[in-house]
Amino acid sequence: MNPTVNRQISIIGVPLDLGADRRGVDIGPSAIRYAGLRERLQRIGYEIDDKGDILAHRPDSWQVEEPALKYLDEIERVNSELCRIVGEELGKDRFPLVLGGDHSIAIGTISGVLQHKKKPGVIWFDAHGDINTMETSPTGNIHGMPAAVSLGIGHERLLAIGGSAVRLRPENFVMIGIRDLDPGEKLLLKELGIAVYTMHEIDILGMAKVMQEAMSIVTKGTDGVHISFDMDVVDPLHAPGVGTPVVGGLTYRESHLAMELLSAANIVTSAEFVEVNTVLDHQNATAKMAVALMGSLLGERLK
Ligand SMILES: NC(=[NH2+])NCCC[C@H](N)C(=O)O
Ligand SMILES: [Mn+2]
Ligand SMILES: [Mn+2]
Repeated sequence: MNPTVNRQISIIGVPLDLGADRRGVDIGPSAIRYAGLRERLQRIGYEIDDKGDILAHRPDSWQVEEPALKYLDEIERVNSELCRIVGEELGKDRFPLVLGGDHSIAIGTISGVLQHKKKPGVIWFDAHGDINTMETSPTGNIHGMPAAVSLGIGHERLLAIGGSAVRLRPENFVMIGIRDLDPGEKLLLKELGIAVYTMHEIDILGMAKVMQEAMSIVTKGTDGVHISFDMDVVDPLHAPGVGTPVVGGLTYRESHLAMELLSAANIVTSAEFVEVNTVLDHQNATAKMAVALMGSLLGERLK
């Protein structure tokens, strides 16, 4: 293990599925723990504090009051709590490792990061852009909006989480593995000038080169790097247990290579792995894949 990497990890489970508006990712944190996360990280040499789960209250019926911004109340509450805990753990100089849950939890994780870091960089691994607003979203599902919120664009109640006026800077934000963008997302990404490495760029440049460029973007003038990893960035062949699978994703080795290069660069200060859907999974394969990726990100070596 790289000796300068923070040896203390705080695991935070967020079994929230309201942002995806379908069941299954609520069991994600359990599935990831069951796949041997703690033992795996201890073997690398980390001291682990598992903070347990931030529980979400399920509505009595899945009847939606605000169809353009589904389950806003509860998603706001859970993310505020997550923000507080991530901020607290970073304040203790620990590494927050957040387990989803749907990707709306990135709103809480990143606003928590922003309690401590003024200029963090973020690498967003995803098949999707998750940069919709309630105006551009085709679904009203908040898990399609967290990147926009983190950059300061979206509903005022989501923007108010963490009470921080500090936002991510688009010039330190990178997306990798993208292959399914809604029309409004394409416009906004262009407008903000965000570096987007779609599968096309990965095919042409290769993952090593993509990571080299991405890492230079997220370290330029920043005081930390957060990894937001949506398991649907990986090809459904290796990660079938996700709610919104898209063919043509990262191979097993491309995903691991990205994590290994991040580990070698020793720049990552927090991470989240989201969208493991156990109902759709095959024998917990996607949770196992998530744990293996966390191992590579946090210092496991092939030799
Ligand atoms: N975190 C995710 N899996 N997001 C999928 C988003 C899909 C679609 N773009 C939407 O806004 O609804
Ligand atoms: Mn996705
Ligand atoms: Mn996502």
